[in-house]
Amino acid sequence: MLELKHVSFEVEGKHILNDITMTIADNQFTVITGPNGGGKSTLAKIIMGIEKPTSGQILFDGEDITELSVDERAKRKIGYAFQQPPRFKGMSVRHLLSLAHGKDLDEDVCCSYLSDVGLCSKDYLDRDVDASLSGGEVKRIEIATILARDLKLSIFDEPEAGIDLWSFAKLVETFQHLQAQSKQSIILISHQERIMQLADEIIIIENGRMKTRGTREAILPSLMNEFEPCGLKK
Ligand SMILES: Nc1ncnc2c1ncn2[C@@H]1O[C@H](COP(=O)(O)OP(=O)(O)OP(=O)(O)O)[C@@H](O)[C@H]1O
Repeated sequence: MLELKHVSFEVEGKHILNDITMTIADNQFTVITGPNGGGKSTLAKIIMGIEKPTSGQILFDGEDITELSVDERAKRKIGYAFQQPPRFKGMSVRHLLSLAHGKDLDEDVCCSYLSDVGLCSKDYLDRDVDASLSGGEVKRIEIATILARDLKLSIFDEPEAGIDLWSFAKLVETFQHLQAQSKQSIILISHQERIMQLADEIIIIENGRMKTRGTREAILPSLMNEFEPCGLKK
């Protein structure tokens, strides 16, 4: 179980996160949503250890991990797929997937991870994860590396960003499968209703605060009602 206790984050006097207290139960599928700039990615980075909270405490399976590095958190099986993933010049997709998994992967296993994100493996396995790949391709390869790891907590930051309609449909299927398997906790930051439809729980972050949280059934209808299609509040 992941627990955040009164977590705040401040940069140069700007309050980016304010007193966030929440728990993510084992094997729970949580979608975090809310307006742009609300603090969702910052929260994800704080859970992964990329940013350190100014105050508050983070516990994972009862252990205080607040001061642990990204590496230490990765060893505890927490993984994060960035909103804008890095590229790895000189490293093939096959090698990156094997590194993520922790040992060499057979070609057919690599292929199945790539197919989970809507990529045709024969076109990609031996390509480098460099600038020659499009943004949407790098994004999907990064999601595949998270799928290839044996994690207790996976965090996906706007997996839909920059992804075409067809690949998005495939991704939704993959997340649906992860949700049904219920083998790990998933935190998915998303603005997409189709992703929110998969959530056991939805958390809304706005202006650096947790505005509300609840089951999909409790939150989604009011959330859909609150916004006009152009994104303006009714
Ligand atoms: N290191 C930083 N220095 C200054 N401001 C920052 C820093 N990190 C984040 N912010 C600001 O904090 C706010 C929250 O950013 P964050 O990326 O967490 O929002 P978000 O909810 O993920 O937004 P989006 O939906 O657009 O991805 C933004 O106003 C951002 O500009």
